[in-house]
Amino acid sequence: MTTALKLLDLTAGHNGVAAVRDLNLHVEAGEIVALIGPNGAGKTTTLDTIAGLHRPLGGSIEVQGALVKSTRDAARHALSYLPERRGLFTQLTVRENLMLRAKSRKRGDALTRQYPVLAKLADRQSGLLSGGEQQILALACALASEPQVLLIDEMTMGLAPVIVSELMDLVRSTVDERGIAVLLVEQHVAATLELADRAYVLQHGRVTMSGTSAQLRERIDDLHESYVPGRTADAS
Ligand SMILES: Nc1ncnc2c1ncn2[C@@H]1O[C@H](COP(=O)(O)OP(=O)(O)OP(=O)(O)O)[C@@H](O)[C@H]1O
Repeated sequence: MTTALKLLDLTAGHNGVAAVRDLNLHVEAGEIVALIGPNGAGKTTTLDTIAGLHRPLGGSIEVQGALVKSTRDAARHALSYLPERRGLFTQLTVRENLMLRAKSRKRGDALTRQYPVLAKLADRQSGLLSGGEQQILALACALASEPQVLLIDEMTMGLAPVIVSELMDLVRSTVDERGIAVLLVEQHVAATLELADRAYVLQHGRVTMSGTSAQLRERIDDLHESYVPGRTADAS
């Protein structure tokens, strides 16, 4: 089976300065993989670069076995990105936001009905939704283009625990139903390791630990140490 997303020695950064160095990472279809690590570790830079917002400084990105070089590459169309700043058109209604991202108008209506929370709010301006409702809409919009690889940045930031678990359930059920690959960045380490199948710990732009969520939960003390500035966990 072809790997859904593969980073090979990816170096990425801003204005020619590397924030992430020689990153090797893969996500298989049907898998949720988390990128965790302290502030400034390079997590968002990695997602932005995969999504084509920055040109890699080195290395390569493969989607479904195809090398992605420019934003116009067909392989990039298999990707969808849910950025930290939700990316909604706040003046438009819930339905209009979904229809804009859906492959067809008909599909947009069907999508609205697919999410019970959103169906009730279909005609409401999305800027008037609560933070949690906006995030569910943003996730639904990211899925509306029927991606094979979904990138999610800080989906649960600032949200109540009940919404966090609703969003995480939605990601898991979508992955199980559609077999898409998800790479997500999260701050809630324990909750993330419950959701993800595997995780990579990024610190100062390099992977310092990686493994299945079960393996990383067993090393939770090392993991917490890696969040303390100036300390580096052993690579594995
Ligand atoms: N637009 C930018 N221009 C210059 N440097 C940037 C820019 N955005 C981020 N950086 C720097 O790149 C490094 C990695 O930042 P990045 O946002 O990727 O980290 P992060 O792991 O996502 O952090 P956080 O958890 O705080 O969001 C940091 O040193 C940051 O200051």
